[in-house]
Amino acid sequence: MVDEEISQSILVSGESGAGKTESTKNLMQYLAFMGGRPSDSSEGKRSVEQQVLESNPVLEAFGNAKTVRNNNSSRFGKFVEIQFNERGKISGAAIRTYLLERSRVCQVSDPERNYHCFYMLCAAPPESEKYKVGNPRKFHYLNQSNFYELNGVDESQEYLATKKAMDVVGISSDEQEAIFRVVAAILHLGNIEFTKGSEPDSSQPKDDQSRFHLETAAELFMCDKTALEDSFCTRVIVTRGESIKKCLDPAAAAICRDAFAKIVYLQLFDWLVSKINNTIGQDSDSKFFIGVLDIYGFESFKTNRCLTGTPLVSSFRLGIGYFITVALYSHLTNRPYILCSFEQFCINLTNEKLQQHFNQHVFKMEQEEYTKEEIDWSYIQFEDNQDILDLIEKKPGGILALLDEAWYVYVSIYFCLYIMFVFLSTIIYHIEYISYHILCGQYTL
Ligand SMILES: Nc1ncnc2c1ncn2[C@@H]1O[C@H](COP(=O)(O)OP(=O)(O)OP(=O)(O)O)[C@@H](O)[C@H]1O
Repeated sequence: MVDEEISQSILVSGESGAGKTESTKNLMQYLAFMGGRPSDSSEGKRSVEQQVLESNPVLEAFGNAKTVRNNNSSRFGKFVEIQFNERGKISGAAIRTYLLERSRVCQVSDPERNYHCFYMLCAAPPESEKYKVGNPRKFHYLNQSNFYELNGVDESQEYLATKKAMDVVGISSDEQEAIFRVVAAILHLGNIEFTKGSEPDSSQPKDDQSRFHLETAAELFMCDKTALEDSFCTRVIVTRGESIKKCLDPAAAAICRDAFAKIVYLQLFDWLVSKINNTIGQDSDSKFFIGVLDIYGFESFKTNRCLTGTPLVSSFRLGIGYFITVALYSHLTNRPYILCSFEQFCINLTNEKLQQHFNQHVFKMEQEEYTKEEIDWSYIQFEDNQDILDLIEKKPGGILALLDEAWYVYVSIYFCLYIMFVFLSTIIYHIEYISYHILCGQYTL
């Protein structure tokens, strides 16, 4: 990089649990050793590279979870850009994260777990008592799976380690308190159940337990309880000049609650990343950088099983479409898959695309160049995955295009039914209207 004055990037790719995150940490330690400067211990300030390394436990607490393959699986993509000055010394860094798997906040399949931070907080008195959490088995967002403890991991110690790492990356104790308040509030949100309200198609908290969790969540979010309840049980439609409040039935209110929990968690995670970036500091004058991309790993299993559990695929349309997708993908690649979510399917697709990029640059283009220059070269055999990408992505005919088409068909059928309904109700209304007037003697046949 210094000799050629060109920035470089390293892509760390592989199956889930293969060791990408651990390798990334080793890589960064190496870069810190090569390009680091001694920290300014007189001021107690930590160097950029130390801060980047020490931000890992924070990101892992909020972005990692136990999966079938890995007890500490990263559920987000991470690109760390380490910036260097012209002398090859580290001058700044930036961490960018991609697509945190937010469905996990509300939906966990056995034997996986939700994000580590939830279990840490439950095991951390006195905070657990203060925030009215404690036994993870009591919370809907955690008890959908029977897996609570990780072998050899003391969650209360992990909680302390995460707080210590937060200190290092410049998150104040007030901010730490606010972060864990939000984490606890999300757990309470999950326990709010809804039942039919007094008006038709309306909803309200089911019982005293649900009202308790609603009140606690509002207290922790520091917001008005009624406003929070309204945000789940009603929908505001804004038209020109006025806004209309529409009630939601219990099922729709539960979907609203989950959507709220997911978006709050995502905002919290993004806030953490931006806070870490602010503390580390970027160097706008840096000459070049080395980027390290730690992508989420693909999953490949012996037995194929398809759980259409996420809200996206729980609809009939995508449920069927998704099942066909998995079956075809598995058949074509001759790799049996367990895909527990639509998100994991997208992760696998991303990995296939990266593999194709690698094939393209390392095998295809390089070997074409050798052939063109007539260099004596023994051809390297490699497995081209273009057919897999075509199967999924090709337009028209690819699986994603078929899913889109299915969606249009679904919307069109829905629209036609709606028009027919409006048409029929208008006719019925007119028949009733005319009959009424005939009966009243205002019309003669
Ligand atoms: N170099 C290593 N030294 C020690 N342990 C390792 C090493 N590489 C991997 N491991 C072990 O394997 C586990 C999984 O590794 P890691 O989290 O890096 O996988 P990953 O490829 O990033 O997985 P995912 O894609 O699911 O995030 C680690 O928790 C650790 O126990």
